[in-house]
Amino acid sequence: MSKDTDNEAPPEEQTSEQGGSAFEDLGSDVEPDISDDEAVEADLLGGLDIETTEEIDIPDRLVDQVIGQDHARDVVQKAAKQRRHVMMIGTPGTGKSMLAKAMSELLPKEDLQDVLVYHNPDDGNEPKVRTVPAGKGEQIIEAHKEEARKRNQMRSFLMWVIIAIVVGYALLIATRPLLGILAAGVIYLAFRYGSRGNDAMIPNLLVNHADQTTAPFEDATGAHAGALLGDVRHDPFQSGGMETPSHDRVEPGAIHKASKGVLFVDEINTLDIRSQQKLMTAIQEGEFSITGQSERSSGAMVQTEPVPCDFIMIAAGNMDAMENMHPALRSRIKGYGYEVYMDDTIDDTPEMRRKYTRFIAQEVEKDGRLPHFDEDAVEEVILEAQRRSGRKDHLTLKLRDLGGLVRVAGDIARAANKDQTEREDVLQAKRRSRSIEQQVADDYIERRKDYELTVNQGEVVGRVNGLAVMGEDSGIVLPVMAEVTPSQGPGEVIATGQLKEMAMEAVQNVSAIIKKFSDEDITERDVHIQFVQAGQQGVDGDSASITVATAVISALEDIPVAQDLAMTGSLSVRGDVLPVGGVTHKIEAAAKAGLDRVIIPAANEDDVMIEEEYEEQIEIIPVSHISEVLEVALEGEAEKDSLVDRLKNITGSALERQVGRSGTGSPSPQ
Ligand SMILES: Nc1ncnc2c1ncn2[C@@H]1O[C@H](COP(=O)(O)OP(=O)(O)OP(=O)(O)O)[C@@H](O)[C@H]1O
Repeated sequence: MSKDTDNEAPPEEQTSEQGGSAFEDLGSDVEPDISDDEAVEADLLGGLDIETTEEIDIPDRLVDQVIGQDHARDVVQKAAKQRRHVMMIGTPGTGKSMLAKAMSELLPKEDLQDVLVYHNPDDGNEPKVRTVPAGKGEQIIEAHKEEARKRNQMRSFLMWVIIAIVVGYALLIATRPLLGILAAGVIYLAFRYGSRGNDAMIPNLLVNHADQTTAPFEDATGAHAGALLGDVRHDPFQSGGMETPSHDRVEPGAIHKASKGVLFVDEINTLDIRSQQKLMTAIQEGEFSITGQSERSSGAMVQTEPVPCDFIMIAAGNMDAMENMHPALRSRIKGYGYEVYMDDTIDDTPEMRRKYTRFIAQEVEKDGRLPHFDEDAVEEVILEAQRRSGRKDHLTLKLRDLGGLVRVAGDIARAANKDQTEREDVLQAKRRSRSIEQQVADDYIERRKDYELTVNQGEVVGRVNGLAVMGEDSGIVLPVMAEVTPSQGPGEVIATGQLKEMAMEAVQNVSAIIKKFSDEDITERDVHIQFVQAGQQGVDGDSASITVATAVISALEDIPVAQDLAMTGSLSVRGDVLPVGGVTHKIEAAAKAGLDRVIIPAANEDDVMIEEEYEEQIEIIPVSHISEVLEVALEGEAEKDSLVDRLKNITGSALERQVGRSGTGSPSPQ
């Protein structure tokens, strides 16, 4: 363990550098032949020689099952030792809650305590709180129950003796009404207090850690105040001997159940501000009294003595969560803990591929019903991991989604009574497990076809087939149209189609280029730009800026644009075409819409990982400068050539720089 935390490189990485021992965690039977480096490099399983994933050993500790996220893993191991809080920010499904659970396994279980709540004879509304070592709580309750049972037996015995004497005496001196009433009173009292007796005063075992095999892990994501901080139930019979004593109505919160363990709160910003404030107090004090959360309930009268809540908090979420969380809580975590950003992708190395193979084995074992994957099926999943990363030589770390694919493929194989999951099952699963966005995007493409809205041939002035991403994993063709009209006052750029802030900025940048190059005096013209049928989601990002520029230039110069072409790319104010996100999905969308060619930024060339079926269908044209875009997109040779020359001259220095750098744009993808 010390090796894990003291060294930068995690254990698996260290062993890999020493040679074949990197495979130890994958089981001794599956040692690959790593003498041939090239073969290992080319192999999708990283050199593993297995028939099915069943041959792969899965590490016992959850922390060793985590794929990638080396930094977060290191932090979790360190934080577990030092008892520090951790904030994990990143995309859903990359292993945040898995790491939080893994951390609870690393904490000592010897420190665990049970918490008991007792009736307070001096003040019924302030129950007493006592802690005992884990497992002792149950014994204490048992002892109390046993004592109460004995007392009850004795009391019942005495009660029946008294009843017998009184009834006997009453019968003896016969029909005296006063004695009859007395006998009835004694019987009533005996039943009323005799049977309940001290049962009600048995302590309440609030937190029971008797059966914990590890330190506790409590997921308080989306918890309301009572579930998070504890509550006191309402008592409908608040007096008259029918009431439940207050200590028995106390309920623990996740903060109490997580004491000496891990409290995990995803989407921390969705907790209301008062709960966040109270959470902060709990962190500071290490104990927190329980009171009724509803002001109108009798529980609100009750407040226990402080209950221990000495937990480690793992707060998780995306960037928004961090920005919107209570500043004091954030600074508390920052000051007394670690902040980690989760990776979305990881380098595609043979070692990682072997770990992804193990990931499949892990998911199959976790599910418990799926047939293991054969070699071809594993290859197909790893190919999909490459594709989903959206980056050359990377694998996606959105492993919950990839796990979903594994489960659907396994289910398909199981439904067909197969012993192993095969490549065909994975391919079928890929077709079936389309995200909502993919389904909407496909539906959108179909509808556009119905109405013949997708123009994929011929030439049109001021119309360009742009490309956009919906959600994370689906592209759509989004045409942009431009029109230039005489202006009544100073010329304006008017854009419609629910543009969001970044897209609006992109339009402004494009107009800077147009102003610079155009002979026309556009200060006296209005430029109208329409994102046709942008839909509910609107347009964000600036990846449509080369599309906008082309549409406007075409409209301004009255030169038609080829419609068998789609394009995506961001544009600098000097005309450089800069990289964008989601190129693979965008190209696939263009192919699905029946387009023949697609322009992409040269800097994105390596990120393209389109499905084989589309490779034949579409020509990919990488570009680095707007002049290259126009050269490809515009029709009408003479006008086009003079225009492109003009543009090259004006932004020539930028172009030379680009060519000198062999076509890479800005380092930061948009
Ligand atoms: N890095 C990883 N290594 C191995 N398995 C992973 C990893 N990330 C995710 N998984 C798989 O996906 C499942 C869900 O991941 P997890 O709940 O930890 O994601 P998360 O980041 O907490 O997402 P969310 O924020 O939506 O809760 C895990 O139970 C595990 O099966």
